[in-house]
Amino acid sequence: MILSRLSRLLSANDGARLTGYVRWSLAYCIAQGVTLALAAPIVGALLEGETARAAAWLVPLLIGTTVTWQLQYTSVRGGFEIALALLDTLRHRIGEHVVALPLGWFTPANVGRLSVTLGQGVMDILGLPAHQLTPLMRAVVTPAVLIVTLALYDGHMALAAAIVTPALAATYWWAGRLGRSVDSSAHAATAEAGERMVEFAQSQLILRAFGCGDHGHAAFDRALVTQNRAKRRQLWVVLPPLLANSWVAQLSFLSLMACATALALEDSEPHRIAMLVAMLVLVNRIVEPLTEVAIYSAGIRMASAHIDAVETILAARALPVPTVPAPPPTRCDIAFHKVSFAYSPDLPVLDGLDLTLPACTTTGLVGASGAGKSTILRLIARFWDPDEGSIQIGGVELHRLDRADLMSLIAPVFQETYLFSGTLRDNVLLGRPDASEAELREAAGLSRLDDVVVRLPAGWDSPVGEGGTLLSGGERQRVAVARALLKGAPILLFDEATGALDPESQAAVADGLRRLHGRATMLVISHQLETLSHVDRIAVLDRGRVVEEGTHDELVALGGRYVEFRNARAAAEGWSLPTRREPARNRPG
Ligand SMILES: Nc1ncnc2c1ncn2[C@@H]1O[C@H](COP(=O)(O)OP(=O)(O)OP(=O)(O)O)[C@@H](O)[C@H]1O
Repeated sequence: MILSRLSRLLSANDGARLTGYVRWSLAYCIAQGVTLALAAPIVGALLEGETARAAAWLVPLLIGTTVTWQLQYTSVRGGFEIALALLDTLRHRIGEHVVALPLGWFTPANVGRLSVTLGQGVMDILGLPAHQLTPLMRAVVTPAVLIVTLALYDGHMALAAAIVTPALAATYWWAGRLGRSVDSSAHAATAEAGERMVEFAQSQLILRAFGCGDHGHAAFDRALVTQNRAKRRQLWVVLPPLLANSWVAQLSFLSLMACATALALEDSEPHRIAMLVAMLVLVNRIVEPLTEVAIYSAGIRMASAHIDAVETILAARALPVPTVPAPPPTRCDIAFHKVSFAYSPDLPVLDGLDLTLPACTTTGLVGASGAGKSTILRLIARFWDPDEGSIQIGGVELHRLDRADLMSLIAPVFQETYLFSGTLRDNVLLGRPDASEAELREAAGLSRLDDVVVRLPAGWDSPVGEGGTLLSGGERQRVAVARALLKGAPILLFDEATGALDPESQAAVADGLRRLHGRATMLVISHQLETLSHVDRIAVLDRGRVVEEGTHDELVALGGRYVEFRNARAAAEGWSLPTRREPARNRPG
């Protein structure tokens, strides 16, 4: 049930507080029912002209009201405390779980769902104890207590009141069933619309450059239309059970009035009539809360759908963490032993790969596009675990290392450079916040970021913009390289880290990296083979395996895949676009 699901989201301590809150709420609802029931003898006594008796009943009414207030305060306070605990726990639990998930989990659909869950979802869930559960309990328990009280006065009246209970339960069940069927599609449509909106915003440059302005937003449009439809359906579908709930409540009023009239016709003695009128006062307090059941149940159903989403996120399998992590390795050689890996079972990327990167050497990795070079780099950073085989740093399996220890060993530069909104200095210092000014300048010199710093009016304090949009692609790459170098990690991983630089800057950065030779284990992925001519070893990747290994000269002498690859690159680089007068050179076909 909803309470046990809420309890599972909380810590053991807060789970016990939830049980306490529910008990206090129940006590409050019962106390309210009993206190309201005290109105009947007072009204009865007044109608019979027995004011002294009526006044005597005021004392228990006063006590009941005070107790109800106190219990209401305790229960509302308990509900808010649980809501605050949920606010704390949910975002932390989701956040901590998500950072441990493999990178493959971060599909646009999952990211969209995560954003809805962390925003609206968490607020709806904590709204349960803060605003929804107590009123729902009150709408059910208080009338139940009043029906029991009615039974003490008159069995017929109690029966007439209780008769609507199955109908009410049926409308509650009906509303839940209908609602659940539309809620999941509304949630999916909202996540999809969010995803398409981000895609639309990020792809503006491409859409406009290719003149897709008008129909480029078709996917976004469709997602919005689907979301609107789903939301409209969500509103319409719950309407009939809401109306049915209200009708059932009205019906109960009618049946109670009819029952009271029939009883009065049977026996019109003044004392009896006074009692019936007094009971009708209670009847009103039974019917009113019943009409609210469907309203609160809709809120609870929506929160329950968000709990589904939280449970799905928390059920995603995180990368296993060692219970007792191995001590960080003292050497930094990297060894892949018979490693196989696939993003999806039908598309293997690495197939029994063996590769060793000796400590403090530089290895170049080449291979056709899609051969799996970046995948090797990501496996070293443990974005995923291999399906088979082992990857070790200094003889220690990656999965036995504490995540923070592993991250302190490596400094990666990925193909997609992301900069955080802030200044150049902030972005480079991310590599090592406590770096000195001299170390910052050294990293800038090696990555040729110093050229950029000199050129920009505010120098190191120049803003880079959201995602680094105020810098050119080449400038962003220099920041990323400087950031990695500043970290001073013993393993440096470069994935096309200078691909956006002009040849002169590329050569300068390659020269800078050469100066680090012997100080770190480096893996350099590059399609510009000339940047690899001075590395210690080159590994050629083909069909998920290393097919050739050696120095540049050894591989050239071998005349195998490396040479084929180099010739293909050279041929591609020799292409030229045809001018009006001159036909294309070296064009395929
Ligand atoms: N996150 C992912 N999910 C599914 N498949 C992926 C993912 N990343 C890469 N792939 C696929 O895995 C294969 C290897 O990709 P990888 O990026 O490692 O190649 P690469 O050799 O680095 O290519 P390039 O030189 O073009 O950067 C490709 O077929 C690619 O489509």
